Amino acid sequence: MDQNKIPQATAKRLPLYYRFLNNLNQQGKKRVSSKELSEAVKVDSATIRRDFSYFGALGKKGYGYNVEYLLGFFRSTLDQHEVTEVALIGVGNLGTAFLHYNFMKNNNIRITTAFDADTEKVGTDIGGVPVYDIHHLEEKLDDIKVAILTVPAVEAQVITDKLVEKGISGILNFTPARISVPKHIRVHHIDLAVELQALVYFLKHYSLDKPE
Ligand SMILES: NC(=O)c1ccc[n+]([C@@H]2O[C@H](COP(=O)([O-])OP(=O)(O)OC[C@H]3O[C@@H](n4cnc5c(N)ncnc54)[C@H](O)[C@@H]3O)[C@@H](O)[C@H]2O)c1
Repeated sequence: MDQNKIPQATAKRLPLYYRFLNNLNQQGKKRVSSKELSEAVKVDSATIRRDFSYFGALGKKGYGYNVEYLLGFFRSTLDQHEVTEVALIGVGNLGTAFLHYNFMKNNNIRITTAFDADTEKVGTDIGGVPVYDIHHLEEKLDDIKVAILTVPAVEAQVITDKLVEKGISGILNFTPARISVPKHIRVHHIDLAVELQALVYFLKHYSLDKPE
């Protein structure tokens, strides 16, 4: 199907569905109801039914969805057949934790190259990933199209400009800096302070019902 027709909000939930269905498949489960899915991924079942209708998976009442069919669809939609290589810029507290985290366990995304400005870190290998000098970004980035930014905020824009020049397509920005990029480049911004603030606000103002 034409992936451009899937709404962005639906597309964002696909990795969530994928991870859960992959676990079910590994347990040998053949079918899953939208209620089960809803409880596991914390998305309401009406939204799940609407999401799934975009890719032609129409669950029958009382029968559920075919796990294998959905997984096959997600694999091709999320490019799970091929490994996506990612570069990480800034091997500090946060960057080091990401290098040690094995993204491949759940999906085919792998950090293959890291960069830092600190000569103590350059030339080392962290979690199996080589750390290169940021001054060698141009040569070492190769064809990598996705970068994670974990440098100090003041460095974020300069590095972003270099990544853009080198042809990056997407940046996952963990710095608090609001970086500017040309329109064709996608930036996803993860601000833990904002997320935490939102959680505390929701806890205060939108309390969830306790089970009986
Ligand atoms: N640590 C956290 O829990 C956390 C949480 C949320 C957001 N952040 C943000 O993530 C970013 C990184 O945080 P951290 O705690 O890992 O910081 P850190 O100081 O431990 O690490 C920053 C790393 O970037 C490197 N660096 C500095 N200038 C560089 C350059 N020009 N090119 C390449 N590398 C360069 C440093 O040598 C260092 O290794 C910050 O912007 C921070 O605000 C951190």
